[in-house]
Amino acid sequence: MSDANLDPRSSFSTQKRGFFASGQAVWQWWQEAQGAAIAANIPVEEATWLLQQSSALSNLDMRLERFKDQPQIELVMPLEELVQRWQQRIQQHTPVQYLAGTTPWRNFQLTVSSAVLIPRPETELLIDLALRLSPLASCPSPSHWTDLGTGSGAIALGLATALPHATIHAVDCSHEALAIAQFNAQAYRLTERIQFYHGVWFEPLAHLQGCLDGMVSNPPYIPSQMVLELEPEVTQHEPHLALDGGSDGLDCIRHLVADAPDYLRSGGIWLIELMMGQAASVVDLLWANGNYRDVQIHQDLAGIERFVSALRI
Ligand SMILES: C[S@@+](CC[C@H](N)C(=O)[O-])C[C@H]1O[C@@H](n2cnc3c(N)ncnc32)[C@H](O)[C@@H]1O
Repeated sequence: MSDANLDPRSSFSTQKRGFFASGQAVWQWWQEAQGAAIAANIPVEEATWLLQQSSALSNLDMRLERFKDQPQIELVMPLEELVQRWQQRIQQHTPVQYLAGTTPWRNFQLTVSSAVLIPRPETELLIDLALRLSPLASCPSPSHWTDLGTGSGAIALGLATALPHATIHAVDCSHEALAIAQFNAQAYRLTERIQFYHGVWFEPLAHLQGCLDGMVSNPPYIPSQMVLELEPEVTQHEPHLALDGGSDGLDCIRHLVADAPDYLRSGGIWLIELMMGQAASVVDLLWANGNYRDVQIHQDLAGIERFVSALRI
């Protein structure tokens, strides 16, 4: 996970706190943590970010290092625990977002655990694409959207906020992931707007056949062999269920192409994230299905073909 996914917004205010250490002790740990990061080839910003998530220290506090002289710094965990977690970052390659239990995503500060994929910055664009490409999104009447493979609930929360008249139906086959997604929906008071289902892709949504205005998904799309070859932060810590898309990476996407026409209403949008090199194959799958029009490829901010959309005929 790169430091591009880190944002200084702190979850300090929402967490249990009441642990104290001297400014000198905290500063000392921070210096050592940065040194260890450099030696282990880990972005030093991650040590700063973890400290900011665990305290009320601002960017300016960190830059001026003025907290060094404070008699007490309030933390969300004992300093010894922070030390231990940083060791996990260095020695076991545990992503810093799991160590902090939180990650920023769009305008949310989401709770995450090793039961869910850490939502990536590029996935944020799915919400903007849904709004821009859906001919139904601007209708002020009640609508139904689904986030298939909701994980932490990131896309569901994003859609619920962007589409004030919509009910979002969020599905995942992992009970642990759904618990995190529900926790995040509660934190943002969105439980009235998002319904959660345990199950396999469209299977729990039989009551919505022909009714969906949109399907948005970031399914597992990495070829099985490649999952094992990714950086240890991903392959050793993120759930393989969230990553592994079968031998060519397209197993889940084939399901979504085949089943969505039964659930989307005419003009309903089909929109997914995928990895570099998959877009052309997914476009072929959509045209071959015969139930889609306006099939399009979209790039992420790095210019990579990252998303495919279509409309139900
Ligand atoms: C790539 S993650 C995406 C998580 C989240 N939507 C995000 O963008 O950060 C894929 C998610 O799909 C779920 N998943 C995998 N296979 C599934 C299936 N057959 N049915 C439903 N969900 C599935 C995983 O548990 C995981 O949460």
